[in-house]
Amino acid sequence: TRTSKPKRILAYVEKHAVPGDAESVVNAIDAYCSRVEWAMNVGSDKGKILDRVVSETDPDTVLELGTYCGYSTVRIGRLLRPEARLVTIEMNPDNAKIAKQIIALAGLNSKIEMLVGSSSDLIPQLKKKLDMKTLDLVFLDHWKIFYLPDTRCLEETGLLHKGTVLLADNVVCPGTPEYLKYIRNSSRYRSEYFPSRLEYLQVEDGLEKSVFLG
Ligand SMILES: O=C(NC/C=C/[C@H]1OC[C@H](O)[C@@H]1O)c1cc([N+](=O)[O-])cc(O)c1O
Ligand SMILES: [Mg+2]
Repeated sequence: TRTSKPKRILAYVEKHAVPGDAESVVNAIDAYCSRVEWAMNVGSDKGKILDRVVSETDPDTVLELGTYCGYSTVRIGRLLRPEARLVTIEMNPDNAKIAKQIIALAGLNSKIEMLVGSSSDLIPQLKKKLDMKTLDLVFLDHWKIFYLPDTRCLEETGLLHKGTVLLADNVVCPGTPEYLKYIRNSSRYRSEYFPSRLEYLQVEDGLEKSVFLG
């Protein structure tokens, strides 16, 4: 069958990355997407900000919304302690299949669990399904219109604790106006904007870090 962009990314990673070396998987995807074809990975500029927030938070439990090919899943997973857990939710089964292989190649299966389905369906199940007490870090990178409803759902299902960090990609491009308006005006969060560039391009974009205050 015809290839897809995620399949071409996987093929490049299989050829150029070192199995078990998560860093080489990240670098291979960046090399492919900067030289051959653009893809909506968070990329290396915003990725360095993501790295810093993950390291400073040093989370035991992480939720990622929007796996795509698993670039940020691997980028986050490579920084987690062995006993930490990352759950990533992807609604597109074809992308999930590719991401699973990329995560396995990075040697991160023991820390990462992928759920295939819609975030609004799966978030309410997280508490019992994965015995998730609460989340230390949430990385929002799925459909931009879902950032706000999913954040409200995380609040209502008791998955956030005092100090939980929400990190949102693309708050400038493609933009998440409703989410930004809510989170920046809510007394329940302390937010900070990290300016950067859209992946592999010279367009302005950035990450919004919001700490839940309980
Ligand atoms: O739509 C974006 N992300 C959401 C993708 C959502 C779904 O599309 C494919 C995958 O199944 C995922 O669940 C996006 C778009 C751009 N962009 O420049 O268009 C840049 C980014 O970093 C993005 O995360
Ligand atoms: Mg993104």
